[in-house]
Amino acid sequence: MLVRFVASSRLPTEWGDFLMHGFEDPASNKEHVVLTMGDFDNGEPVLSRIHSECLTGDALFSLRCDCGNQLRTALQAIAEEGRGALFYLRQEGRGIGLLNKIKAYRLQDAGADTVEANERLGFGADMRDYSLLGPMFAHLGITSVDLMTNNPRKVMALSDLGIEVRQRLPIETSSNPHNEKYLRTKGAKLGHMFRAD
Ligand SMILES: Nc1nc2c(ncn2[C@@H]2O[C@H](COP(=O)(O)OP(=O)(O)OP(=O)(O)O)[C@@H](O)[C@H]2O)c(=O)[nH]1
Ligand SMILES: [Zn+2]
Repeated sequence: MLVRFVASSRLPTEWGDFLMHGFEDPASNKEHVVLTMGDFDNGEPVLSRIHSECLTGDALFSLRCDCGNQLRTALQAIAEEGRGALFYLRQEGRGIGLLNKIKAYRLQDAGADTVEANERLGFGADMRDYSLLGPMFAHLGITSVDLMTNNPRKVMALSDLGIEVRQRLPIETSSNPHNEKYLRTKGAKLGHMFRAD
């Protein structure tokens, strides 16, 4: 069964007023949200961010990753533009879930990198599936985007869904002593691009 739209409401934030659209995903039993600002009727590319849930970084102020910063940066950029969409996908831990991410962090505390830790737990390096986005884009009437990401897999996934990515906009990453290795591994093993190209 496909992802299905359920309801929308206003969501005021410190950067401005968004609309929040809720979707249910019967295949995974997850609930996803999209925050939008502005009108998409004219078909112009929509400034967009596909954000994967990170409870520790988005809500608990963790310095182990850069997710919280990227979330804030993306919402601020959309508000400044007055038009855009932030897809908040419940793909915690690159799709392995929160408790498995804690197990992966424990292995990283003992020296593994983020990819090795996933593999030792019997998972692929990145278990995310972006096909759920198709019905969400269709519901919102978005066919073309300027995508804020450093992850080439997201660009490919949208192209596969028939969404035009007019340009990839690199998204700020904030390095600190706790996430340096994590950022290095993303560049070396997961293909993340940390400069515009
Ligand atoms: N399994 C696992 N997941 C992690 C780890 N650190 C962060 N995550 C998850 O990774 C996801 C974010 O993915 P990232 O690789 O940081 O970035 P991205 O979304 O692929 O790419 P950008 O669009 O450039 O941010 C979130 O779901 C986090 O919960 C880790 O050490 N292990
Ligand atoms: Zn994170």
